Amino acid sequence: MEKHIVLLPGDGIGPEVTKAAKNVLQAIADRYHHSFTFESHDIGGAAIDHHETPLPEDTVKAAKKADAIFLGAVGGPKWDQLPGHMRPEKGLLGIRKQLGLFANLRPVKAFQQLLHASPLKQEVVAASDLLIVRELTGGLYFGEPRERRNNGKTVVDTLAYERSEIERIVDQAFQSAQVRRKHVTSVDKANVLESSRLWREVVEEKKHQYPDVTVEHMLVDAAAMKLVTNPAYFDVIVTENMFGDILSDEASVLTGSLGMLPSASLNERGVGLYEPVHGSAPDIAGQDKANPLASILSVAMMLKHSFGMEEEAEQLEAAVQEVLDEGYHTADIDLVGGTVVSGSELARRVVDQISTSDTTENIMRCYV
Ligand SMILES: NC(=O)c1ccc[n+]([C@@H]2O[C@H](COP(=O)([O-])OP(=O)(O)OC[C@H]3O[C@@H](n4cnc5c(N)ncnc54)[C@H](O)[C@@H]3O)[C@@H](O)[C@H]2O)c1
Ligand SMILES: CC(C)[C@H](C(=O)O)[C@@H](O)C(=O)O
Ligand SMILES: [Mg+2]
Repeated sequence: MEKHIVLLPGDGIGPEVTKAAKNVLQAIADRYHHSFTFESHDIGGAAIDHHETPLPEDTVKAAKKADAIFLGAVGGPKWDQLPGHMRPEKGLLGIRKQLGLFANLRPVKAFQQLLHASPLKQEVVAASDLLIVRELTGGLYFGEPRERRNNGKTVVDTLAYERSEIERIVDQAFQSAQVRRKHVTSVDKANVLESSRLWREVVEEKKHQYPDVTVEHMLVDAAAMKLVTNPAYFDVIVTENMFGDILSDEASVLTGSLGMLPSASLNERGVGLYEPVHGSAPDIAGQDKANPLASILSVAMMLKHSFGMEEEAEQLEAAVQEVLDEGYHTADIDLVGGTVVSGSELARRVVDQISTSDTTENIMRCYV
């Protein structure tokens, strides 16, 4: 199969983890006789430095033509003082909006080898296997007006949703649940927010189309607590943009590190942008310490969701499993024992594993 992939490395550790993702994609192409071509474009701070905008038109054009997009991370202290519309993060928000990437899938499942790496009790972590379906192109992130008034003494952000925007993300959640354990928890703040009350109404209506799936509503504050006390309770969580952002970083604690959490952002045509959930990690950028596994597992999601390459995705996940089983990990993983290696070495080991392993046995993970 021939596939064209646009790479958006971005800032901080973004280029480091993008390199890992590309090397892994190339290893998959070599092993399975696919032809993957790559094209890199600027986004975020790198784009501000080179083109004076966080999202150059060329980047959007290339992304629109790609079979899939991989994004590293954007942002960093260098650009923190810029006005809102010129910040690196605006590039990421802009590409999500322009490509209509409304469905952000963030699977959370700990690898056996890393159960001790979480500060949570091993038995709490072991049974967890959940998917956060985060709405990505609406809510507080995009609502208008957003401005300072009254000589800067008043500020307004707006949480706005069209009913149709809620309907499509709720449909996505039900459909994701149908191929998992068939339970949806819709997370909102309906005791306070009008937008959450409409969200609940939509979920109540939609549930009749999915009689095989059970559904419940949970307030976001209680959900945040339950996520770390009883994560096994959850199958699919569906929630609005900002709640999903916060809950997913919290959920990463189950996996041992934010550096383990992959994501896929899909639009109505099924085009996908794949990115680790973490940011540009300025504190470790340029030191080859970044954990590449969130990015590598995002590649597995790309293979599955954008290219329909189930076997290749499983092979890749098995390679990650194998490298972890051999005890290798980066320094963000807090484990007694094992061997701490650099980000590039960990990625190289995954690549070697893909190239040399001759079995897909023991594949136990499935990101949907
Ligand atoms: N998708 C994105 O591009 C994205 C996501 C989140 C934050 N950001 C941006 O990143 C910048 C830094 O934000 P932050 O520090 O709050 O969040 P962050 O996710 O960059 O880092 C939080 C902590 O996790 C660690 N970490 C993150 N990814 C890691 C990895 N792969 N390996 C090892 N350790 C890792 C960092 O070292 C840091 O201690 C900000 O400018 C923010 O806007 C971008
Ligand atoms: C960088 C920021 C705009 C982004 C978000 O909030 O969506 C990030 O935190 C994420 O989770 O992808
Ligand atoms: Mg985030």
